[in-house]
Amino acid sequence: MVMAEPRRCPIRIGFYDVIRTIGKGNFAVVKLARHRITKTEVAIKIIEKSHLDQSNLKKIYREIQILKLLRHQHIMKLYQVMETSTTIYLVCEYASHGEVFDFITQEERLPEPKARRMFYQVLSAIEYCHKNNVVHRDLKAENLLLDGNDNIKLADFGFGNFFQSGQNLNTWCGSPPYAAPEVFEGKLYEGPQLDVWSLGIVLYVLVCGTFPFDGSNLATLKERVLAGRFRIPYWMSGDCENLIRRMLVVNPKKRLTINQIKKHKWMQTFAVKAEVTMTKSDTTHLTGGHFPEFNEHVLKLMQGMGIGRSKTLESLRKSSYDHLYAIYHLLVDR
Ligand SMILES: CC1(C)C(=O)N([C@H]2C=Cc3c(O)cccc32)c2nc(Nc3ccccc3)ncc21
Repeated sequence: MVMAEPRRCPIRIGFYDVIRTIGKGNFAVVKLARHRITKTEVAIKIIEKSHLDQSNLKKIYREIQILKLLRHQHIMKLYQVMETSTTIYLVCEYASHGEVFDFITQEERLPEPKARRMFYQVLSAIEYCHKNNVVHRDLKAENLLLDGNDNIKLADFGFGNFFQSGQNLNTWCGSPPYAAPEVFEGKLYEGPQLDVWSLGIVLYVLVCGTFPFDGSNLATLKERVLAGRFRIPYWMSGDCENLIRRMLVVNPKKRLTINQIKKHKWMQTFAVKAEVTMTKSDTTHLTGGHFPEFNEHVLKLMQGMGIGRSKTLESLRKSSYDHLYAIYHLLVDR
């Protein structure tokens, strides 16, 4: 039997050379890949449509719609969408330091200043979502990723949805240790308070390394969540305890709002403000007082590669998420 030739040409998806698999979900595989022209690393979520029923397919298209709407330094960026009759490819930024969850299990728990920096980044991402009428509904340490500078990248809007204040949602979402009492009770809820409860769980997990509510089975967990009682370790600061207690309130109407959390004493330190980073693409380059719509330097670079300026501008203006759109934004963010 002739030995198979070692694969000479790497597996390619569009202009991307696949490097390795970094994650497997129930209907998606995520691959680390590198753009052949810009050499930038990306994470490509590959979804086989044939494995999905109608409702899950709808969730994927809703996730894409949400990712196209949101542009924030602590929310996972979408660069390109490719679709064939069988498969959808979502080209996203690659968070090279992985899950916060793994980070915490390695460190056991975070000192409060470190937890504050991360929590503030998650908070600014969620505040931005709510301002765009989007609720995440699946906030958990596993969905908080870290880039190469340990900055938060909020991922996985699979349970995300649009909300109108006053209009209620009631789908069961998220994972049990992070789920709010009103979700366990199957009550109608308004989106934002649901994310605030999960933020309270996330803050507790960052500082303690364990869950406030746990249980060997769902019934015990539900009982404890509805009772709203949890232990505070002796070494937690009074301010941190106070903030957590005012987020993990059983009655959603009595829970702190995002704005009140931002103003809470525990959140007020100078270091926190300095920490919220602005990525390059967010700071427009001042040129003679007017703010150019697009980055002139990158447009020139692309022209140098033989990519027509008018074609690029058309793709950017239409937010087409095609190859030209991806090359521009990959170069801007590099
Ligand atoms: C496209 C996107 C957003 C995505 O879907 N995933 C998957 C894949 C693994 C995984 C997870 O373990 C937790 C959440 C999301 C995911 C991504 N993972 C990363 N980095 C990473 C790096 C080392 C370990 C885990 C994640 N960057 C971007 C993404």
